[in-house]
Amino acid sequence: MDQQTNHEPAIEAQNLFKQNFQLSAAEHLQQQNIDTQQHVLTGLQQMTLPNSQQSETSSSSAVSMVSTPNESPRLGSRISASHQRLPSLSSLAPNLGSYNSTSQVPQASLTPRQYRISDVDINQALKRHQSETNTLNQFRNPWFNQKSNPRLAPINTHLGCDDNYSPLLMQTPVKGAPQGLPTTYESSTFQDASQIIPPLRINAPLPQDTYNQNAQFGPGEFYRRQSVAANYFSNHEQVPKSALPMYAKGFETLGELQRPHSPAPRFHRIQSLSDLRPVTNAKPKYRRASSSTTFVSPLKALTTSISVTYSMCRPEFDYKSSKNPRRVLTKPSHPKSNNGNDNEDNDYILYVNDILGTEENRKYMVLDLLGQGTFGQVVKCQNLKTQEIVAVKVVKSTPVYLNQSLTEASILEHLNSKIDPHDKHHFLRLQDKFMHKNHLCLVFELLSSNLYDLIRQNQFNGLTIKLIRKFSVQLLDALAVLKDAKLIHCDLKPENISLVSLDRPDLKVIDFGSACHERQIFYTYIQSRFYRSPEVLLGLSYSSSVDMWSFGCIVAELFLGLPLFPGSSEYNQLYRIIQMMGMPPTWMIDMGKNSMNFMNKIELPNGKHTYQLKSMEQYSKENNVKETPGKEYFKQRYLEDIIMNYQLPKKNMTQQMIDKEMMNRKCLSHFLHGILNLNPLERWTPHEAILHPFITEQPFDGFWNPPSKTIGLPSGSGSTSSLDTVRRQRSKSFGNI
Ligand SMILES: Nc1ncnc2c1ncn2[C@@H]1O[C@H](COP(=O)(O)OP(=O)(O)OP(=O)(O)O)[C@@H](O)[C@H]1O
Repeated sequence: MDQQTNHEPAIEAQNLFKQNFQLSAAEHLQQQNIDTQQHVLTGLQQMTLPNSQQSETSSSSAVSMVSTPNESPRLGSRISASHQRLPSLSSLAPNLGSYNSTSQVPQASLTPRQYRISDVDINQALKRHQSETNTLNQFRNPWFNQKSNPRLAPINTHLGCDDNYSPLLMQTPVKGAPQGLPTTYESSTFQDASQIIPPLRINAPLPQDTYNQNAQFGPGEFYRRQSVAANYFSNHEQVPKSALPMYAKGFETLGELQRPHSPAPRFHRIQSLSDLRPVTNAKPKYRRASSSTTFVSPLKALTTSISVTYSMCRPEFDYKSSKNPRRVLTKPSHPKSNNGNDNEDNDYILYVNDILGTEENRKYMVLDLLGQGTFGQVVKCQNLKTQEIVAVKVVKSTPVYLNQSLTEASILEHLNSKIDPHDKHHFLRLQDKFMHKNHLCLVFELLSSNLYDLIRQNQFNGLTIKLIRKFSVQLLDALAVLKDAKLIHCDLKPENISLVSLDRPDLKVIDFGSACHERQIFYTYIQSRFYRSPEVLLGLSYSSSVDMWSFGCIVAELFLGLPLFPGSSEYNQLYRIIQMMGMPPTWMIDMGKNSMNFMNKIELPNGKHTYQLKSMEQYSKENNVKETPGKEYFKQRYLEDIIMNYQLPKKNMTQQMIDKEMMNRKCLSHFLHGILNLNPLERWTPHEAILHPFITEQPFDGFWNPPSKTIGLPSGSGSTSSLDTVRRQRSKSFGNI
């Protein structure tokens, strides 16, 4: 017998399980002493297995889907049957935590029914098996589809995008697109692509390579199984008796477990009024009371109520969450300073369930880490008095970060109370601030994913133009309010723009840690590199127009899924900008403090002068660095060409749809050229940009100028529609490098 010779507990467990379901009815009736508890355990184990292991039991999956109205459709009859003998569960208690290895049982004498496999046996065997076959790492949730995913579905369905195609999943992956490209401040190491496990796309083929090729059900089967389960789950209370599954003659009286092969449920004609009445069990069958005498389902008894179940089985079992090991959230977690509270980076070492704050109304229990930045860590917390869930930024303990974060707090307080008291202009709300063990803690409203997370979830494919428009309107509104208040954010990037929740496309601007007033500019080195404006790179004084530059880069990134100017150094950043957008005006280079680091001055015969970007070799030699051109992510050189040639959002688009898409792209390109103007004095302001046809959705014929500006270009250039020509002229000198 296979099972007798096979010493692998996992396989043996599966065979045992399979065999028991394949026994004849008569045999089943004789086998009353089958330990059904093993089936519960095996069933639960199977549910957590990758498909490769599940396929072994697929023949019995029909059984599992047929359940009595009061049972979970997923666990189905295996669980129901087990509870006919629930008293035997108490015998499980002494075994909990013990390990009965196969070596402890004389192998020769084993038969599938004599061999008792403890839960630990199975777990360990599975772990071993998984690590051997290395399938666990590749495992992707087969139940995932975009519509049912609570994190993504709302964006798809409610973010107000075209119903025909999902905004998040609109593009097929860019060939050779980098996975996990960093967009953070001065980060030079790219993320490990293998760490990104993108969500499955609804219409994408299932990754067959991660599933057992011998499985008896194909990809469609997953969805069929899922929808059956889902429908059943929502309707099961009202299923008329006659609609319950029919069994082959002779098997009607058998228990659920003992039915050899349960056929799929069939529909039945309503024969009497009683068929229409809801069927409810006053005292549900197969359920057991918890210690509080309420009924719990078997599923709950073995999952959320597992500690109650254990204590019922074994009264001396006493679970206390305080005995749980504390999960550390901060890395590195080795204490270095501040009486052992801080690590080497001056970050407070945070643990789950830590309490931040000491005052009665200001106690926050740490739940999870939301993000980590230059200034400190942002953690999800619960206010112990109000139970409200909030985000708390725990700032590093050094005075530099403390002072800068106090500025962040005062700017946010000003914005929240004076500028935007009714919370209409998309700024993060600051609720409270306090000190905890030398760390400033800023309590914010809790937001959801940031835009970088969103792009990453979309496998670095662009979002739809409709969604980009919705985001742009809100950002321009926030930037217009900031400009009127003479405030500069100074660090606008996808990471610093967060969705309020995943069910609607509402945004908030966060992280005012670098923000300043236009009249109090302290720093010349601002903005994250990819989003850094030409005036800051060249070392000119700046104004709120630097935020508009970052905004332009963000909009382009939302469309392309990749940063427009992913510079690997300051030089490379300028190189990329000039290569795509042309040379900055001479006056900017004349005035920039850093200009001569990057440019060569060329005297012209007419007494005037011009500039040329230094070659990589010259710059490397002069600065003792090794500059490289960096990876090119787009085939085309110019922005307009990149946008117009970017992959279409969806396959099989009609010519009419393609024409519309191309018109929208022309409009987007025109919009971006006005915002990504190298000259900050000509760059469109938020008030101007918000009137552009890309935002207003008015018909766009290729020509548009902001009403407040006669023209957003050097005199004589005509209209903004000729931006491309001007840009090409400007970049002539760049071509020589
Ligand atoms: N209110 C919030 N709700 C949810 N998540 C948040 C909130 N505030 C911040 N985060 C998350 O924490 C991350 C870091 O926050 P923040 O940018 O404020 O920190 P920082 O130290 O100033 O970072 P940076 O390095 O960009 O300056 C954000 O990218 C965001 O994902």
